[in-house]
Amino acid sequence: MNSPDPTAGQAAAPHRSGFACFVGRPNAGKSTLTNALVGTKVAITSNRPQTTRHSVRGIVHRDDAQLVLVDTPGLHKPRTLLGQRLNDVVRTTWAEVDAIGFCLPADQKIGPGDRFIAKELAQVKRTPKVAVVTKTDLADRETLTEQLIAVDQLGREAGIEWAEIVPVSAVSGEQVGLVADLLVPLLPEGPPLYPEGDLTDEPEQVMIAELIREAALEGVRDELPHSIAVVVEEMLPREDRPADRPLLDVHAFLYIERPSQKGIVIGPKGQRLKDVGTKARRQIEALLGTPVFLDLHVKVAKDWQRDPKQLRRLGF
Ligand SMILES: Nc1nc2c(ncn2[C@@H]2O[C@H](COP(=O)(O)OP(=O)(O)OP(=O)(O)O)[C@@H](O)[C@H]2O)c(=O)[nH]1
Repeated sequence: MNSPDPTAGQAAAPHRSGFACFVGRPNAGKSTLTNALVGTKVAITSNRPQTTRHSVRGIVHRDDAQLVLVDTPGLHKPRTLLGQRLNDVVRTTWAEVDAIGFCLPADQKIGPGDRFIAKELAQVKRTPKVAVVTKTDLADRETLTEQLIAVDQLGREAGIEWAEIVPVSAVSGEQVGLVADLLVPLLPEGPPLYPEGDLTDEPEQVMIAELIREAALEGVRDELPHSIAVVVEEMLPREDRPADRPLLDVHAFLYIERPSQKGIVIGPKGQRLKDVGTKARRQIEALLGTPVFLDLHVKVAKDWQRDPKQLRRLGF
């Protein structure tokens, strides 16, 4: 492969395909980086931690490779059964993927949360790990340099040999392509796993439920940190509509833990729930490209975070 003509070398490069996931503490920028790589909004982002509950996949299609990104929930110290189950999902994902990107924000010092994840990561020996220093647009040169050194040091302390350390800004787009370039060689040789044009295989219902949950949490996160779950029960095209004016009926339940939380979610005279519905509906319409009637009901699922039966019903 020592051809003097670089294009000849490229043409001979084998096609690669496989899976990678981004890990990191809540708010580290995993979802935003996934979106930037895939080039469309597939995962739900917010400026508050732990919004990503489901493994949302984004697919990067290139001529030489197909990179399937699995976006896992943030690993955290389990306090409830839900927390425990989420951590199990994360560990299983780590062992199954071909590469892991550990996201560490450039503008925040490495803390106990990062060390906790690093320690856990070190135990997944087989999977190559790339340290991704995110949000570089928020750090000056000096801070960034210090962070790169600290990340190198973190690897040594935890017993991880970084395959690469790469700084990136998903917001400015700087080095986003390089992140893909560094992940691709870690994938096995093989044909594309998904048809070209597929961006995600997340079922639409799960994405819609996440959009509703995000809208419902807006502004009340401090009062209802992890107490809201959304299940889309049914999605049906409205009958008797002219072909050029379709309408999709979406019926969803918003579960809370305690009756006392009902008032917070619904708001005075139901105004809050109405606003949540309007906001979520607009986003669902944008996602599906069709007008939507959103029928949203609030239900109490007592202590659902601790009850295995409820958890299964809600898809965990
Ligand atoms: N300035 C800047 N902000 C970023 C960048 N990447 C992410 N953010 C912001 O950081 C916040 C968290 O980003 P997410 O992508 O939701 O983080 P996450 O790691 O997926 O978070 P969880 O879902 O809670 O685990 C959001 O407000 C993003 O807009 C970046 O490159 N630059």
